[in-house]
Amino acid sequence: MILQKIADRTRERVRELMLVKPLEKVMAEATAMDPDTGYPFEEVLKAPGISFICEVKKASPSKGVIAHDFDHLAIAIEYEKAGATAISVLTEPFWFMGSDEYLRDIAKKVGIPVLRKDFTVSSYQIYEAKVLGASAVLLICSLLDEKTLSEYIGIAHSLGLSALVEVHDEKEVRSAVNAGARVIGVNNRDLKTFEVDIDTSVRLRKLVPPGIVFVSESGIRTREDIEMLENIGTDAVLIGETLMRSPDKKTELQKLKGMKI
Ligand SMILES: O=P(O)(O)OC[C@@H](O)[C@@H](O)c1c[nH]c2ccccc12
Repeated sequence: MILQKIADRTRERVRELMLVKPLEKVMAEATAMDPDTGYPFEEVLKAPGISFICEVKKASPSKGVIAHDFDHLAIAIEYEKAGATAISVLTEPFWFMGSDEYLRDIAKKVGIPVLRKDFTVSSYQIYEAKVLGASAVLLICSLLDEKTLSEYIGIAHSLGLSALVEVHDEKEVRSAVNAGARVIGVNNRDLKTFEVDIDTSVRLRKLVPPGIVFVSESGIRTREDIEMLENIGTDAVLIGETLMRSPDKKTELQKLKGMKI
């Protein structure tokens, strides 16, 4: 199964990183930074109207290379100028062709909050995200038992990072809520089969209590998709491919926002 393969390879990646920079060192660097951030990632998503988390993603396991012409910084700057609320940056190197450097560069350059999009399987990656300048980390429910999930959410919060807790079914919503998630993202793509179904967000929306920020992720392509999601009470959408494939990201984002152009 692809998700397990990616998770296993990520564990290996973390082991290799630890040889270069041990956990104690990355922890010390992260905890020396300001924890009193005001959680900008979740705060911006709470603003009235639907928010847009725009993703910087070169490739994916389901689609292969999406953007042959990939200038991570230019893309992030274009997103910000076009009115993105936050930016998601893939750092997984093998299937998504991401890089920690992309995250570091983008977080340094843009004024909006940046999410580290990776397969978090070790607390090491949360401290690392802080050091790289992220405002939030992704925690995928199906990779973490409830106890670990709750521990990782706690670590993120203690560093002033938000945690976007990703779910795909009823059981995972329950465990995200129990674990203390403040931001829940429904992935419309089944990471086991790659099938996309936006109705997953509709089905799971009712199970997420008010007060928790509700994000819909993946497979969002049209203004109609956004209007439907807004109508069911979605706080934010996370969009990758539709924007990454567009030669004019600014116009594409404005179209998705329903602006007259
Ligand atoms: O490119 P899309 O279909 O707009 O999807 C973006 C984002 O939701 C997707 O990249 C994603 C959602 N959850 C993930 C977990 C890991 C890697 C990637 C993802």
